[in-house]
Amino acid sequence: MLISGRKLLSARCLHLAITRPHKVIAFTPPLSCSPPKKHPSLSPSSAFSTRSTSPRMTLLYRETNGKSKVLVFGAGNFGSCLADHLADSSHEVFIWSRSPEIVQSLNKSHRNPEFLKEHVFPDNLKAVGPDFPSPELIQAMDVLLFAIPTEGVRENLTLLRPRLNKNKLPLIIFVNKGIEIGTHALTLDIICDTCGPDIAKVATFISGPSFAKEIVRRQPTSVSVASLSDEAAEQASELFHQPWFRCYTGGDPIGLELAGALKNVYAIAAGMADGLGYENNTRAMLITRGLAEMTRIGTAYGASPLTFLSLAGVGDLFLTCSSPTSRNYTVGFRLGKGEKLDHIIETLGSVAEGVSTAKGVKSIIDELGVKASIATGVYEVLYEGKNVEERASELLSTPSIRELDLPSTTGRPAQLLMKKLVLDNNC
Ligand SMILES: NC(=O)C1=CN([C@@H]2O[C@H](COP(=O)(O)OP(=O)(O)OC[C@H]3O[C@@H](n4cnc5c(N)ncnc54)[C@H](O)[C@@H]3O)[C@@H](O)[C@H]2O)C=CC1
Ligand SMILES: O=C(CO)COP(=O)(O)O
Repeated sequence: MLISGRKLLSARCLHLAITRPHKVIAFTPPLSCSPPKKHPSLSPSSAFSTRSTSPRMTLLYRETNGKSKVLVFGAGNFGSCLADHLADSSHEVFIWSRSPEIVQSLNKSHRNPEFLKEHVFPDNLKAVGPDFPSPELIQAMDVLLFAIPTEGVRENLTLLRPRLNKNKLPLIIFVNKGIEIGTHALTLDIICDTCGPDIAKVATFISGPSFAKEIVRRQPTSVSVASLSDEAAEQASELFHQPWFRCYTGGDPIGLELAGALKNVYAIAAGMADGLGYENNTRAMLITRGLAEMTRIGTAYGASPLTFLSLAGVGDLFLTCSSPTSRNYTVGFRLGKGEKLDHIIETLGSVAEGVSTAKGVKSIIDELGVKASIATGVYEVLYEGKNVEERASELLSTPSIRELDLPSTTGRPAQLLMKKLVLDNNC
């Protein structure tokens, strides 16, 4: 049993102890008037071990005495915050940025000059770049974590593929929440196209209510972790799980991805409503009807309806629809206040994936023949120049319908994707 070196149950701090089969980790939340607390003495998540995932596929990890070597791609808000979290959990963490200024600043002053500017990153976080990481560095890693917007995933995986050692695959994790614009592809599909089905089958996805700026302040946060490989999901969960960053595993990466992408579109809708001056009842209506729509679209696609009740589903929907910390909510709010989309995007300073995702969602809705009036309304405001206020009035004037209905369609897109991965539907 390992117990944190920090004092348990001191009068000053509230402590939450989480018991796992072989260890107890003590959690000291940040004190309200102090700078963010680091937890250097906490034991890291348990070691990766070499395990087989299926008769056809073996994930190989190095035994590293509880420490994993992790390379994070993308030093924006979320990549930086997750690199911070993993480095603070005693893993050996590298972060790649295309920006020489960010690389230099992280290495010299442990600060990111563009994102999470107030935060001091741990000394054991090493930044690399601006060139794409070398095959040597990539092949020395146990884990590759992609924290770049969906539009950049294909390009980066294309660069990654020839640099991987097929005989020693790392755990590959994705945290982006979006749908690719031109193809309407989920990331699972992009991985299959660029790296092949064997890598896609063990790719792992993390999603859930998790604002970067709260994670670096150790605000207790929980996420969903899903993969077609239970083992990969468990290993990713082991890597990240801490009392202030709790992980829940699942086996529906398609549902998890759709939930993460769709909630951004509804967050834009919720922001628009607030920007127009509507109040709490309206936001609750949008969140609930948005959840019904998300579940309908996801089920028609072939995801499990239950996934939309998860942290990645209603959890993240609730978070992003109700906070100005959300960039997607902010885009909607500013549209509701009458600002132009181009100007909002230019001045936002960070990605709002819901804007591009609204396009892909519209195509998916049309293809599946699913009724999704809120998502359609957001698309029309963003891309057809419809007036926000008029579109909201139109939505409010639609006739009453049955409250809950799941589509009877068969989930063809997911079936096609599974076929591409050469899996049957029981996988
Ligand atoms: N910020 C947050 O709280 C959360 C963000 N996410 C998701 O994580 C993903 C990344 O978001 P953030 O880090 O917040 O965005 P961000 O806008 O703060 O940073 C994005 C980073 O990716 C880099 N990037 C963009 N395109 C790239 C490309 N083609 N190749 C290499 N690097 C590229 C940018 O230079 C920047 O450093 C998004 O899909 C977002 O939805 C998920 C959970 C929470
Ligand atoms: O996904 C997020 C939190 O879970 C971040 O939301 P935004 O991208 O809208 O800021």
